[in-house]
Amino acid sequence: MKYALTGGIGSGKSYVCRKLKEYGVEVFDCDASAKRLMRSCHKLQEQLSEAVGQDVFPDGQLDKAALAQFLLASEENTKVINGIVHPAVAKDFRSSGMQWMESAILFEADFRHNVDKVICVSAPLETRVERVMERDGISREKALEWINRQMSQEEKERLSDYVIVNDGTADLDRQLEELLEKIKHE
Ligand SMILES: CC(C)(COP(=O)(O)OP(=O)(O)OC[C@H]1O[C@@H](n2cnc3c(N)ncnc32)[C@H](O)[C@@H]1O)[C@@H](O)C(=O)NCCC(=O)NCCS
Ligand SMILES: Nc1ncnc2c1ncn2[C@@H]1O[C@H](COP(=O)(O)OP(=O)(O)OP(=O)(O)O)[C@@H](O)[C@H]1O
Repeated sequence: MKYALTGGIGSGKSYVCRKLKEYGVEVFDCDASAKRLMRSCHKLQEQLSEAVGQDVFPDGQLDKAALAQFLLASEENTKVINGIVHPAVAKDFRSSGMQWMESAILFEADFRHNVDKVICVSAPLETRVERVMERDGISREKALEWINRQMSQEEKERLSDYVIVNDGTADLDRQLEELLEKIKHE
């Protein structure tokens, strides 16, 4: 069986992944894979430069701010970048042979069919905004821009098989132990 952890930006997926590691569960990180591939794959670099403009790889290095600016400028732009990057990430996951993946945009990226079960990590909107502002040193407006570029948390929860509440007060260890116990019997 293969599993995906999803949830919007700031819900705490990476935090939950670190906890899962304590339980012996290793999770493939789609964000990290996308960055690795954009650094190393010449074909991806060419496609991105063509779509965004040469300034996305000044002197061969990915300019994250330039890519983020292009991505957030319109939904059409997000689709263009996703269409270039996501098939490569999906391939990378399949060839990793790993059982778990973490992706903020599992449904948007059409990654759902790569796994059997989906676990959504959720937190209240305000908590997510504050976490992202603090973690990334960005404004409330910028944090909300990212949130608005993703499917709503309610929709993600509806499409998932399990929900983990990571609001800072609910007991995460208990939820993860229960989840791991449940999926053992699936
Ligand atoms: C724009 C980039 C360079 C910003 O990098 P940075 O290190 O500042 O942020 P990071 O990668 O940690 O992303 C933070 C969060 O933004 C959100 N996000 C990233 N890409 C996307 C996207 N295409 N659509 C919606 N949300 C996204 C996710 O919640 C993600 O976890 C980077 O996010 C990126 O390359 N995105 C495009 C590739 C992609 O779609 N990655 C997502 C996993 S496949
Ligand atoms: N239960 C928690 N208690 C304390 N801090 C938390 C908790 N959950 C998340 N955080 C913190 O909130 C921030 C955002 O969490 P994290 O990076 O795990 O989110 P994410 O869902 O992986 O976001 P992204 O979509 O950007 O990858 C991090 O700095 C993290 O350490």
